[in-house]
Amino acid sequence: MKIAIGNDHAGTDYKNEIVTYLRDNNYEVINYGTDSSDSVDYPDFVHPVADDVDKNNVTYGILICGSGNGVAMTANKYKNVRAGLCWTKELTTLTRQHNDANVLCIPARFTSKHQALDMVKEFLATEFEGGRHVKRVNKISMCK
Ligand SMILES: O=C(CO)[C@H](O)[C@H](O)[C@H](O)COP(=O)(O)O
Repeated sequence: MKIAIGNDHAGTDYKNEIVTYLRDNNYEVINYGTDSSDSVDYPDFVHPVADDVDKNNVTYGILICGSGNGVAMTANKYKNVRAGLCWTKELTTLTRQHNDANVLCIPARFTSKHQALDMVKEFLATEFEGGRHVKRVNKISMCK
């Protein structure tokens, strides 16, 4: 499975740990950076990830910033992106089961690295439930 990942300066440490886990477990990872702790603008690192998800070049995206909101807002501008902001394992389960999220947004300043890694594992292991959620998910992109 191919996964695109991007982050700002607040998420670099978390990203490194997540990328190591993913590569050790045979996921193909496209790392769009940043790989530094120097201050950057998160949209510059979100757009390539969201574009890959939008165009189905990858199965999932993972985005990390301080609060998770900036990356989620940016990614959700793309028609085929459903980016879920999660800070617990249960929220991660639900955003896959109910929202069929294809991007996981992690707030590095509000979760531990351990928690972040647990959320990544949960995101990748959880299937969309379908059923009553299908028509709701289809309505998400019906904006004027
Ligand atoms: O954009 C954000 C809020 O959604 C992210 O949390 C950023 O990481 C944060 O704004 C960066 O803040 P900093 O004070 O420039 O480090």
